[in-house]
Amino acid sequence: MDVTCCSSTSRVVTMLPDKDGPSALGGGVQGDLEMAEHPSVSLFREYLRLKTVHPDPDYDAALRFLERMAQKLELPMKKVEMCHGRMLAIITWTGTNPALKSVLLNSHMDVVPVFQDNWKYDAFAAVKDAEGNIYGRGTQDMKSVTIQYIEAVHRLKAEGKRFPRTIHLMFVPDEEVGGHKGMEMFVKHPEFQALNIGFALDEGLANPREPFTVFYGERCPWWITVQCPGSPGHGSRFVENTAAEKLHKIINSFLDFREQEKTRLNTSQCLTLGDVTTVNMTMVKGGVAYNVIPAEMDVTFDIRIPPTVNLQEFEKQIQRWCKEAGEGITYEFAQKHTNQDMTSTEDSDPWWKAFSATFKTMNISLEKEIFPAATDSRFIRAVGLPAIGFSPMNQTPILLHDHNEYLSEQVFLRGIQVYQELLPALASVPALPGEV
Ligand SMILES: CSCC[C@H](NC(C)=O)C(=O)O
Ligand SMILES: [Zn+2]
Ligand SMILES: [Zn+2]
Repeated sequence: MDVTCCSSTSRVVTMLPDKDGPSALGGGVQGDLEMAEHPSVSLFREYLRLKTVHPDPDYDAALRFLERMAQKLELPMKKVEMCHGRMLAIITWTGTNPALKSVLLNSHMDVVPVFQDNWKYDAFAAVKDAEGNIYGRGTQDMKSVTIQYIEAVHRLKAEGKRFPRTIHLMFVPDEEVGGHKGMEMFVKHPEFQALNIGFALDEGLANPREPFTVFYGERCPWWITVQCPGSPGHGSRFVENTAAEKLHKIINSFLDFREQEKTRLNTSQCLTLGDVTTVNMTMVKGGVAYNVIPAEMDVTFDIRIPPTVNLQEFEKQIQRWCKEAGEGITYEFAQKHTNQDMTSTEDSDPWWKAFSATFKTMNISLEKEIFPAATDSRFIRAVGLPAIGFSPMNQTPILLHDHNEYLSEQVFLRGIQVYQELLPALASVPALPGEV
């Protein structure tokens, strides 16, 4: 089946479960100690060893692994090629009433690069230490969640459970580089519409304390470069109207605002990072020689804006800063997300009611926050669907993108149990108004 998407051609391949294929959990031969470990942990460690790391992620290896998972689950897997080399996969567990809207369990296959010299162990060896902490890129972000989804579905199926709503497990590429050839493109694809999604789960963050954190919205990423032109001249003179003087004013305006927001966060008991605007100067460009005053200097900022901030007003503020800094200053965006939709966490919302009730029953407390960075949830919310960011990792330091990223095997295994309770609740949400 060929489907045209945007400017590229997307290929859709449906793979039926191979009953004769390997059905064991896999994980390969490991040491004596590891042979005794929980098979779900071995599977997690096996997935961590696949080098789906940027800038050249081995997506083929991940897709082969996921095909094996589909066989193990005895569920069909569909692959959709968004553009050359960028395939996503969907494993579907059809509900008893497929006309109802489905539940999406999303995870990304890619991981960010490592600075290996700063790691205790090989970041792709999935070493488990004596305390049961598993080290590796993707332990928190977000290969743990991928395996937890798979293992929870496996256990529910093994118990003979069926639920009214269909559950889709989706595995996407390129989240770590902005999602352009992954989720951003896929939400506009007819195959996405065909999934008939009603509610989505995607990644969250660890919580160093006992509660779990859930994210119902995200800050908008704005990546802006401000271009400051100026008069060139000899480096020995007091040339008027230089690019550097304008750059200086721009930097001061942006960083003064950064300071105000930092103070607002640090002096409030109730605000979290997701509730304030962060501004970070990430690049500066300009100059050709020690003694030549350049005709232009550029500065780049990574700005993250909470969904409660008026974006038009915020951009007007940027324009004022540019005007105040001098003549001819322009700016351009490399990233300017403007959708500020938040997912309902009202008790009257049937999805949230099912989600939160599960945690009440398990006696687990939740902390609701705005996600400080950007995930694929922003694309899902932008097409009008509710999405909650949730990675079941409590009592765990936040180490995504950091050196020595790790997750304890106990926390990982508890996360599977959480999904074993959560998925039945979500996939059994009673028919909503307008549903069959
Ligand atoms: C804006 S696209 C980049 C996405 C990346 N996400 C994470 C979770 O680090 C970020 O927020 O920088
Ligand atoms: Zn992630
Ligand atoms: Zn990440």
